[in-house]
Amino acid sequence: MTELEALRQEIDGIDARIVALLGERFACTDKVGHLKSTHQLPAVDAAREARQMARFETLANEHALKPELVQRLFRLIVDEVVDKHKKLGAAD
Ligand SMILES: O=C(O)C(=O)C[C@]1(C(=O)O)C=C[C@@H](O)C=C1
Repeated sequence: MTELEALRQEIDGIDARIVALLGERFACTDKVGHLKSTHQLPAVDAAREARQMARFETLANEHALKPELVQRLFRLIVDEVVDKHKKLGAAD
């Protein structure tokens, strides 16, 4: 196996783990969506999101990543979560 092939195999393994973790995260946020729907809570919690975004900046810096990249990725994920919460019946 060439070095390139070996690295691509490593990347494929990492990607599979990222997707599995994303599935785990959505399973967890779906439970939050059901709770929000049951208790008529708003889909969005802006204060929680602000704390998360600050934490992503710290985590990104710890892993030598650009904070804006990590925050953009999570913005995409959290926006999808909010859409799902609303479909489950959480308040606007
Ligand atoms: O913690 C919540 O209240 C959630 O609904 C989860 C979550 C997230 O995906 O982390 C999604 C939407 C909220 O605005 C904040 C956070």
